[in-house]
Amino acid sequence: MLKIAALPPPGRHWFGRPSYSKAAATSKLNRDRLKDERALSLFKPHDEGSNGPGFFDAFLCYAGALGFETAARRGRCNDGVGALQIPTRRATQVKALVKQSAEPGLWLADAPEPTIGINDVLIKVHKTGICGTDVHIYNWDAWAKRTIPVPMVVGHEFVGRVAEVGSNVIDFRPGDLVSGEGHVVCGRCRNCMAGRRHLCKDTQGVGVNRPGAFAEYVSLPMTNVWRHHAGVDTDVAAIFDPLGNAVHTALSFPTLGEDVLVTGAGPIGLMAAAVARHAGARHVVITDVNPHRLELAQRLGVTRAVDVRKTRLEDVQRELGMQEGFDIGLEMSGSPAAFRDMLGNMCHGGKIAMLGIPTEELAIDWNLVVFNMLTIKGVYGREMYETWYKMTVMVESGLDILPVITHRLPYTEYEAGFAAMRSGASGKVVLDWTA
Ligand SMILES: NC(=O)C1=CN([C@@H]2O[C@H](COP(=O)(O)OP(=O)(O)OC[C@H]3O[C@@H](n4cnc5c(N)ncnc54)[C@H](O)[C@@H]3O)[C@@H](O)[C@H]2O)C=CC1
Ligand SMILES: CC(=O)[C@H](N)C(=O)O
Ligand SMILES: [Zn+2]
Repeated sequence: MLKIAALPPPGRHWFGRPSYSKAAATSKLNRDRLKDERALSLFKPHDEGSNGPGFFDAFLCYAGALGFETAARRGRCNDGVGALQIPTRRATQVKALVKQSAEPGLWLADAPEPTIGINDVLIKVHKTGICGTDVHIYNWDAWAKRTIPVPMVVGHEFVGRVAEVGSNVIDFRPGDLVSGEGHVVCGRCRNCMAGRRHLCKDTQGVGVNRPGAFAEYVSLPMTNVWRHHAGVDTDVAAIFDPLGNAVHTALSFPTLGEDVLVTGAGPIGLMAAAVARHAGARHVVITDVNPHRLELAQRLGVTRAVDVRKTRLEDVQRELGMQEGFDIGLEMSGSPAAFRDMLGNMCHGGKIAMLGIPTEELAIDWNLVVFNMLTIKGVYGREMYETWYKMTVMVESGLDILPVITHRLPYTEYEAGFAAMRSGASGKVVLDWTA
């Protein structure tokens, strides 16, 4: 049995062991050996500048090595995935949607099959969702120009099955149905070290800063892989990433018995409204300026879907018998006008979670914030992995977001999918990569 000398000091990082063959790793004998080797690997210094775990992850790996396997086996041992890319498959080409040159458009091209390191998981992609972020990349707007390196395989919303795992991965098996957290965190900053990984200061985005999921295969660190529960609808599983944006925002403040205002009935606003309803809100009022999206909102069962070009929120409050304003605001449009509208319709002490990304600087009347004692919380991504847990159990307990998906297309028809997204006459667009 392995003897452990000492727990490594905080701030030191660790390096994984070299690869075993997959066949070897499957025998019990070798699995035990692998476990011991993994524990040993904790005591090797990590390469400078590579993507190692923080003290917290090292502790979990250490606990796993000692036999307290539960946390470690949940896939939190992230020792060096970014730095150590040991190819374990024969390099071939895969079909992928690529930002090939610095101009509007995306190109269906052959890209190198992703390689996996010892802590990575190779996933055969089955379905993907098109995100507003992908549309920004397609359009090659100012944000995309300053953010996306070219060439880049894009996309971050997906579901697929595990094809292959690195030799250090014991929590996932080929065939598992999985999605992936699109934020790959550093594991070393203050927040990562404290377990608050969604607050990482050095987050890398899948399909933004590193190769994405609009491809036949995608490779991710095992710490970014989420296994779905049996029976999940794969269309829903394909959009867990934006559902996670909605859940993270909608559950930022308790909604039970509260009146909730959602500004922006895009796919994420629609899902947030459904989540607020599922989590026990009294009234859920959603606003937009797009009749198609307001109609989708009605189908999802909101209390009122309001076209703010025609109806004032003050009048809606009166019709609903509300006395003092909305208790919770979920900003999902990025529109300055919508945000100002929200600020003017909150109750004293109201709480706002803001996901929408304004495209320009946005001036507000701060008197409303100060004298009405409002709380405004910025929201980015999903909490790792509380949001993923909450999504899973809410879907299991009847949260239905399927009406948000309006288009299902084979990946070869991606141009039609992006056109639908850009037209505004769509909810979520899902591309099928198995066709
Ligand atoms: N913070 C984060 O982690 C993330 C933020 N986002 C942002 O969240 C927002 C929502 O995402 P999606 O639903 O995909 O965006 P979307 O662009 O499809 O939806 C925004 C909706 O707001 C509506 N809108 C425009 N002006 C309005 C107004 N005055 N009042 C009410 N509604 C108005 C639009 O018609 C549209 O339906 C976007 O700003 C997006 O960039 C998206 C993903 C992650
Ligand atoms: C910004 C995005 O598009 C993405 N959904 C995320 O949560 O980071
Ligand atoms: Zn997205």
